[in-house]
Amino acid sequence: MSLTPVKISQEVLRVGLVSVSDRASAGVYADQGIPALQDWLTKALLNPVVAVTRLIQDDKDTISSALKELVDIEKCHLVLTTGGTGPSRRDVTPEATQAVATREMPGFGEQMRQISLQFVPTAILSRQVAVLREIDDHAALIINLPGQPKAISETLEGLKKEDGSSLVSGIFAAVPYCVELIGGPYLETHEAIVKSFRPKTARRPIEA
Ligand SMILES: Nc1ncnc2c1ncn2[C@@H]1O[C@H](COP(=O)(O)OP(=O)(O)OP(=O)(O)O)[C@@H](O)[C@H]1O
Ligand SMILES: Nc1nc2c(c(=O)[nH]1)N[C@H]1C(S)=C(S)[C@@H](COP(=O)(O)O)O[C@H]1N2
Repeated sequence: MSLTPVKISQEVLRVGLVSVSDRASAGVYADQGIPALQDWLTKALLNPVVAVTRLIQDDKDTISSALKELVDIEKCHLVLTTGGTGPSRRDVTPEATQAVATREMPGFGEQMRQISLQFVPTAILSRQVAVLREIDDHAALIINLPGQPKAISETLEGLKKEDGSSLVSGIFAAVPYCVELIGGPYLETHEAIVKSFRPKTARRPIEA
């Protein structure tokens, strides 16, 4: 049986981008989290992206409400948070994320800490998690990223050698297949930024 060729990259990704920062949300400094997330996704994805953004304070209920709204009402397939993953009292993003989770995806947190250790020894201070939120007719992957704006590309993209080949694989390599498995769009990436992986049986033929 031959698969029907599909036009690549036309399925729309609805993505929620949440910057969790007391100071950026209060206007003490300009938020760099959402722009960094948007820039990276624009660079990395071949699909059209619709982004729904939230800039909020480090408050557990506020974060959980934003996540629920982005998944249940805005129907995002993927939600990326940045900030509030450390050990300070006000860092509660992982707890707020777990509060809306139906299942945990521990591999993402493990891999992000491994990647980040290549950049900073304090990577082990990040308690970042990834979870699924599954409701009746929809599901989303929610991933916590650290608050340092540079941590966004570091963890999503990983670390490359001078010749451009991968030294440590970024976590986004596994995101397209995960999003597909939970019922979201078929995502494709620019291989020079991050090479996404899916088993051969799950790959779609490229249109000639
Ligand atoms: N949204 C942001 N925009 C710009 N820089 C940020 C942002 N969030 C964090 N940073 C920078 O990264 C550092 C670590 O992020 P973290 O999430 O721990 O913030 P924080 O120190 O708790 O402060 P705040 O919540 O007020 O941003 C911050 O101290 C700040 O220098
Ligand atoms: N890739 C990457 N990961 C990183 C960092 C970074 O600069 N780059 N900063 C670390 C630091 S200093 C802390 S305290 C933790 C938690 O950061 P957060 O509270 O901003 O989420 O993330 C860590 N992970």
